Amino acid sequence: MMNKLAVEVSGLTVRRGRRTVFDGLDLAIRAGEVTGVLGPSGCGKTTLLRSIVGAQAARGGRGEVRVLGLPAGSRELRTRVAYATQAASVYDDLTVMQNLRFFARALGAPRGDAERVAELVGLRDRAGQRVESLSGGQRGRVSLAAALLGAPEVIVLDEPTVGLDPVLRAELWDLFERLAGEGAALIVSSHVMDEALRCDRLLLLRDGAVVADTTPDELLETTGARDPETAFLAVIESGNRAGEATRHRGRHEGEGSARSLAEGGVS
Ligand SMILES: Nc1ncnc2c1ncn2[C@@H]1O[C@H](COP(=O)(O)OP(=O)(O)OP(=O)(O)O)[C@@H](O)[C@H]1O
Repeated sequence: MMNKLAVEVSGLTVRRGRRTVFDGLDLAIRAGEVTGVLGPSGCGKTTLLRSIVGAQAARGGRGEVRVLGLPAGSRELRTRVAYATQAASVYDDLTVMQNLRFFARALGAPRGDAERVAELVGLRDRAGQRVESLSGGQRGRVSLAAALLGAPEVIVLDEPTVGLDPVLRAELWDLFERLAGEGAALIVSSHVMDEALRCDRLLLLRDGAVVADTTPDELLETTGARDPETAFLAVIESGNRAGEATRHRGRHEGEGSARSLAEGGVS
């Protein structure tokens, strides 16, 4: 049986500044899976994650985002949806454990939960260290640990593996898989295309549109590419060709070609 839907986005239109980031975006994300949100810099990954957690003001926006059957940002979702942003949102002048205990109390998480999540992200041996003296990668893991407090059902992580070495990255992906196996919806953005292979489902975004809603196997198979980075470029190339006829009504004038995108890194 298909897992139940954790997130349903329909007709979402979001403006940020003078730019229309999404213009009628539709997508669905299931529970019990790791969904990767991938795409080049500026394609709207963070805006999508913010919309899911209810942090994106719908100024001039339309459409609907429902999370666990409720409107995104609903009060009832506060403890059921977790979000770790790109910038570590923890207190520099507190230790790892003081931070985690603080957030655990604020969330009403059970006793011992701070220790549990510190262990999960491999920071038990740093428990007494002040956050200001941690490396960037360790700091990010404190944020991640805080997001895992209280067993949320939807876990939204914006580039959680940035700045981590390959061993730690692999460990975190193991953790994401485990949490999804326990039934959570993991929504993970990344610009590292290799990480696509660790996801159950992939949403490839470009210019605020989903250019592929697929699985890693399907992506490689349909494009005939050997690695996800090449596959992603192939998807964009075919999108460009399909888009030639409709280009005149495109809303992003002067947008980059697939090549300039590649040079900028599929990041
Ligand atoms: N506060 C803002 N005002 C105006 N435009 C914004 C604002 N924040 C984001 N944008 C624009 O919205 C678009 C989507 O941004 P978003 O942060 O969602 O992209 P992203 O895919 O997460 O990028 P990255 O991988 O670089 O973090 C970008 O073109 C960006 O320039």
